Amino acid sequence: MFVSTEKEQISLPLENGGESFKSTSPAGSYPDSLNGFPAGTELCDPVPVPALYTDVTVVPEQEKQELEQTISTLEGEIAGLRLQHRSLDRTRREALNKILDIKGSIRVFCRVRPILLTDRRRIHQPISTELEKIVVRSGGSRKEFSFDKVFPQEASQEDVFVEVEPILRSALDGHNVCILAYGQTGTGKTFTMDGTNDQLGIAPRALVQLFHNASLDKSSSYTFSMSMLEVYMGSLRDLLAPKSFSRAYETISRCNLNIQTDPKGLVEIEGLSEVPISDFTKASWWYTKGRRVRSTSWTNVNEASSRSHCLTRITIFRRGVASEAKAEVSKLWMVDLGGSERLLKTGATGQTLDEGRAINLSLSALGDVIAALRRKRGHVPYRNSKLTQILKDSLGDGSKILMLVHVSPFEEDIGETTYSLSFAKRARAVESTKELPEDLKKQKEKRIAKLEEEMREAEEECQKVRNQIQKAEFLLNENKRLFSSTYQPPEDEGKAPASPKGALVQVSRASLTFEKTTRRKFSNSMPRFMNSTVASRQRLGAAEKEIDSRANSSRTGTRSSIQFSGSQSLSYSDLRFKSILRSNKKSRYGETNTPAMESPKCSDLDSKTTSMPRSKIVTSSNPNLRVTLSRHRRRMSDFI
Ligand SMILES: Nc1ncnc2c1ncn2[C@@H]1O[C@H](COP(=O)(O)OP(=O)(O)OP(=O)(O)O)[C@@H](O)[C@H]1O
Repeated sequence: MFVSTEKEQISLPLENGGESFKSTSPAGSYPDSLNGFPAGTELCDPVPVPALYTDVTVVPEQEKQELEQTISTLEGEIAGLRLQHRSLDRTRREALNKILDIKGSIRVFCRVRPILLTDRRRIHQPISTELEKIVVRSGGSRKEFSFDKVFPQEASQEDVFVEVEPILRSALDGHNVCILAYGQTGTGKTFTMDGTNDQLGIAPRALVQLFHNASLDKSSSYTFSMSMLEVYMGSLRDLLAPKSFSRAYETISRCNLNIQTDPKGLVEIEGLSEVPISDFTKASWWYTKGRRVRSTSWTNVNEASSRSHCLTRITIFRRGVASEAKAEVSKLWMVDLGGSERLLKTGATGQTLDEGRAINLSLSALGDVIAALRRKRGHVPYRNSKLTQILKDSLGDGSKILMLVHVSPFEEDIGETTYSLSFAKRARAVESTKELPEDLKKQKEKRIAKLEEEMREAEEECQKVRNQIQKAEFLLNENKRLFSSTYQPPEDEGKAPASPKGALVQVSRASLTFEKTTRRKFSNSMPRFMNSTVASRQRLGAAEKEIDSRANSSRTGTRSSIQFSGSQSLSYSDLRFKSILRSNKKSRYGETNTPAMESPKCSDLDSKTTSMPRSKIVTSSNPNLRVTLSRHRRRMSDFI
């Protein structure tokens, strides 16, 4: 059997009666060599060629121009959609910011630790909670404290995170954010911030959320970096310093980092390691590493007490899509503060006593700063501790502060509980909703509800526009692929390029499948240029049939190859052929329509792949032994 190379028609005799298929190709549309077969080549088998017409009448130049036009239209539409997305996103950000401002830029939550199975204490519980209130009863006295939110003993990590999440959005939106876990030793600060492998805390969830939200934002690009440090006895220790380096210069690199403030008031810590984190896995690895280095020691109250403040900083660089756009930088601080208990209670002496004193001094300085910010006082005493100096640019104007106060459920801790609650009350004293008259409170709630509705609507619109952008990008890529494969064939390929029509069939087919899958979802939000015309529908229908017939005949036929019109032969094992079959079943969009999957979801949080810090290490059962045995106890991480 021969493939005719006659100018007027391509005649393909078939086994079944020698029916031939004619093409109306004009002379010389495609040179013979492009058929993939030299004129007169005899094919191995008598091949029942599928019912394919080769329309080579179209002038390639015209097709090329059409394609170029489509590409440029799509590029224009994408740019327009991006602008629209940015404006909607701005509306959402403004609404969120207003909500947080009305609620108060300093928010205080309270969490009561549950009674654990390992606790062998009296079960009488002096604490009762309501949604925003906690009541402490002791020896006939009753004290009531109001907070923005109170989490009872049974509250889950998820319950806590839901309330924290809006403030994280605010960090991505460009605000500096500080989340502080405060409370007596053993009340669950580390549990809330880090959690365990199966109950992840705020920090790992926040990392997941940041990457997830960043992947959804099509109007900006984000990069993240992480630093971790510890404020221990008034010194700063870099928790992510490279080990070889820190061994040689330990005292310099890890313990005496300098805090600098630039003329704009931005704080920088000289020499502090800052590692880029491109995804959740990397972030989680670094976070785990930093936590292991943290100082821990033993006290009477909690075997694994943290005797320092542990600060994690995520720096967020946000850039608009325009190349000239300058990066906006914001910081998210997550701080696990040292235990706030008063020193007599811990039975501490020697170095442990000094550690406790240092912690108390800095906590008290932090309380002063927050109280001054609350009262909007001119002078804010940042300089009174290293902790407040570090956090200076994230505690001031435009920043959001969230303090989570942790309390024990036990009667014997009532003194510490009252102390912690009083500290927290001072932090939120001035703007407390409780102190507002009832009608003002209602007005405030109404305003918040309205803004929340605005934010929700803007978010929904953003989602629609994101989907449109995705669709348009898909079409753009397909058209570009078609363009380059047709008009810019790779030099080393040595084979004839696929005919534009043939390639168009593939693109159209994929686009069609794509359109089908997405039309149902987004029928109301399709941009005009995506609506198919009668002609395009006909063309796509024909293309679809053509591909189906190829695929069908490939499944039922005995041939070892398919003759593609006017272009080339594809064997069944040929990857290009397989890809056509695949495109018949599944749209490529279906594969790319899940950007969120790139980063783990909250539901995946419990997965074993998430490695969390190991338990802190207990070195001695006697608090004073610690001083005599090892003045500067090294943590296990130092030996790993
Ligand atoms: N909400 C909770 N649910 C279950 N277990 C909890 C909860 N809160 C705390 N725990 C457990 O209580 C113990 C002490 O908690 P954690 O170490 O977090 O306290 P801490 O306040 O960080 O103490 P320190 O100041 O000494 O670091 C841990 O075993 C922790 O797993």
